Amino acid sequence: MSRAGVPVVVVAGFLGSGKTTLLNHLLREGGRAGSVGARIGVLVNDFGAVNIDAMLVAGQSDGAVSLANGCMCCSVDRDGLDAALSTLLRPSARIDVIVIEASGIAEPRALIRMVTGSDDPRIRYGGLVYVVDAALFARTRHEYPEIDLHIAVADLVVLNKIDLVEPAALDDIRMVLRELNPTAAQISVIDARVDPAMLFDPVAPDADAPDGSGDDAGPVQLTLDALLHDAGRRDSANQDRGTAHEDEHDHEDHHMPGVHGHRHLHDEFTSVEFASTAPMDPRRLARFLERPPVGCYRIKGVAHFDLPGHRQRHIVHGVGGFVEVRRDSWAGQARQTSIVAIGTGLDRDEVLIVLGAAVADDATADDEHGILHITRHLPAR
Ligand SMILES: Nc1nc2c(ncn2[C@@H]2O[C@H](COP(=O)(O)OP(=O)(O)OP(=O)(O)O)[C@@H](O)[C@H]2O)c(=O)[nH]1
Repeated sequence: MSRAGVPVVVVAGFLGSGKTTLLNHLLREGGRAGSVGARIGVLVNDFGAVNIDAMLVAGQSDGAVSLANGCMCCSVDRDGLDAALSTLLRPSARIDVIVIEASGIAEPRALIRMVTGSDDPRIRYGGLVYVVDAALFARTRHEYPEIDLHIAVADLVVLNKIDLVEPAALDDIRMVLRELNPTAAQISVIDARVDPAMLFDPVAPDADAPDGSGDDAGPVQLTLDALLHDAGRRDSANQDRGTAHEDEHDHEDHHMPGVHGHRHLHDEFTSVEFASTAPMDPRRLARFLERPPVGCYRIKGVAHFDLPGHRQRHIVHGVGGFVEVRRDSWAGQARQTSIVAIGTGLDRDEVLIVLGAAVADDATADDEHGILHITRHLPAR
């Protein structure tokens, strides 16, 4: 790979941590005057068969490619990735940087290898950004200790959702993150508001980009060489410490016939997709978000309600018990509800029955306060 190629930055992080929020922030900020002025190509990979993230990534119609249906690190081979990257690299798209948003259960090391293993000389690896949900950090680590190793290979750790956590608890989280990854830059943010210049060089004719080495002196520009060096070093450090990561999935093995893969986050997770062109009943949909079926960790999607004053596109999120709803315009898209539920041991029939029962009926129009159950989840921040 040439140092002069288009950098490919991988954004990873557990389910619901804020990756799409970060991507949207970069798309909004990255190309703004006075900002890095970069034209960003995005490659979005969702775990479910319906690529909700692609729907939620703002604008840039020539610069987005989605790889739906399965976690990219196992369902997309290098040829598939090269083909997707090629689409973004066509000269007419004039892309300065490519950001890959991985699914919330992808193996970051596998993604790194996919990008560094690409034969396309037009790209170079631009580093791994790992987004951490501050509110659910302890719980996620407890249930999925493998995320420690994900954090360990990051170049930039984005501690997101700090509005949901007390300052003292935040200090503890930062300390744990520092122990897990002593060399990565670490920043704490709300709504994934990261300065795009931390992820990629400003686009300027005389840009004299610093070649930061990822030390802990503060946030630095990501570099390929430092990352590859560090990733190897951190892996061996973890082996030396005899940590609980022995069963970390080895992606190369996973793809080799006859070689058994190890535990991998997405071996445990399943997704259920629901779609309907009929409007939804807000009270019943809210109940589904607030009290999701057993095993359901993540719900996301778009919903439509046929109620006066509420016909916008409603973007619904559930992450480990937190619910949020945002609204925007359908922007010419057909009104359709598309919801994905992701979890472990999910009962597919139960999810579909509950959501099927949340389709609007005669009672919906008479339930004048029903929509409040949705609008109360609009963010105050
Ligand atoms: N309170 C709070 N909520 C946030 C913050 N950042 C993101 N969220 C919300 O967290 C939810 C999940 O955010 P996403 O950006 O979709 O997360 P994701 O990592 O892309 O999710 P997956 O792709 O499903 O893994 C949404 O409701 C966001 O609005 C934050 O800083 N504070």
